[in-house]
Amino acid sequence: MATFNRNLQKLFDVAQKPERLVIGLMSGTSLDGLDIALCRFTSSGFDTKFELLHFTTIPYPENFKDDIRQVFAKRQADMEKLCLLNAKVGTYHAELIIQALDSWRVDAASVDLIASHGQTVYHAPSRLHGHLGYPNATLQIGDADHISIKTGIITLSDFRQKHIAAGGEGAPLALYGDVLLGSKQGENRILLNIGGIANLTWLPAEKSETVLCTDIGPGNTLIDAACKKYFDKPYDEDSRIGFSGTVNNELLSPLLNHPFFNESLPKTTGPELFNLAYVERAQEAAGVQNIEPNDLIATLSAFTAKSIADFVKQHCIGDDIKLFTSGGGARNPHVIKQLENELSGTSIQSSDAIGINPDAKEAILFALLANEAIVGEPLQIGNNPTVLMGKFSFPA
Ligand SMILES: Nc1ncnc2c1ncn2[C@@H]1O[C@H](COP(=O)(O)OP(=O)(O)OP(=O)(O)O)[C@@H](O)[C@H]1O
Ligand SMILES: CC(=O)N[C@H]1[C@@H]2OC[C@@H](O2)[C@@H](O)[C@@H]1O[C@H](C)C(=O)O
Repeated sequence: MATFNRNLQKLFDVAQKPERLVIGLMSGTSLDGLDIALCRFTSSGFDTKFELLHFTTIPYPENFKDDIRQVFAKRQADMEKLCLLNAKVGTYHAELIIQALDSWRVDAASVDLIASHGQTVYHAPSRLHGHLGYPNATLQIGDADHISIKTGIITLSDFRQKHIAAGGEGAPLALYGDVLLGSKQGENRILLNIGGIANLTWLPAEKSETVLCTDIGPGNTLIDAACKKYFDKPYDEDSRIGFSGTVNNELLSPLLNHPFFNESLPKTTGPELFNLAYVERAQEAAGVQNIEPNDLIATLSAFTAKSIADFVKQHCIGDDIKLFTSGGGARNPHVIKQLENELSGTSIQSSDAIGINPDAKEAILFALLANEAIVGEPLQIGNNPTVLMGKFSFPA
């Protein structure tokens, strides 16, 4: 009888189990920390059932954030630093997983798979990079071999490359999780994630209508960057600064005036476009270089809310729309209040209301993608890439 390599045998066994324990990891554009979600899955595709067993966000120490910032979203960076960070992020994430498992008193041997997003350091859809002859591209670092060796758990990673290879921009992958876990026949739903970048999935009530999933523009990234620059704070906690300022409409106008907002859907973006240089150009165009920092934060929060609201009004057409928020930006009351003002006919609540922990949503997504990669079939959703994603790293 033919024998398998023991890792392939393990994978084969995991695929045949009635339920799987999968750790999903996400470390997004906000560089706030590593989200770790331990999920239990049964079945796959539209039959998927999932339960979030444990979740934590382990904040990154400042020196680790500063290290990543040396290459993050930079067109020019130190190649040695990038190379070292690829290994460093992988080993550090492994340590954080082991720490989380210890704190939950969960034995690593009981975990079937890890799904690691890695740290995005550069996102370059061809619309943004503009180099003829070069495809869409994106780069996530934190090599998963370090994770599988250190934890002893089979690890899937680098999910975005297959999406690009099959014609996508490598994001938003939320599409697949939102359709499987968030859609409800007969209900018009929007799943809005406000992370560093804001994205949403429009799930129309009727299955025959087109599902849409796209990045919208900045979520927290500009608010965070301005908080760091002017207040030496990582973010505008509970909107204390935003509420103390006044929205400057002269500045809001050029902020909203970028071709990205009119480009065809789906589209993706990142801090490569939406950064403080973008804000400074808008300040110059509006002649408000000397705006008070708290007014700037208020205006950047309005920018986030208005760009989301404008998108919803234009693209999500239906009755009794229910919008469910997730991501750290859902904790920014200034942004949410302005969104409620702009979208007065839409019910807005946390994704908790549909059984999805709003802080864990993206980590759950990657766990779900790993479950799909093992036992699912490629999902056809409109013209989106019909692929299973993730590369395999085996322990020794
Ligand atoms: N209490 C709060 N008040 C205001 N803003 C908050 C609060 N808590 C979190 N945030 C915002 O949420 C951000 C973190 O969001 P999140 O963890 O969803 O981002 P991310 O996963 O890095 O982003 P992305 O989805 O773009 O990859 C913080 O940087 C901050 O801007
Ligand atoms: C390249 C990249 O890391 N993109 C992230 C980022 O954070 C939010 C938005 O921009 C989204 O497109 C994506 O992440 C989520 C998890 C996604 O792919 O759905």
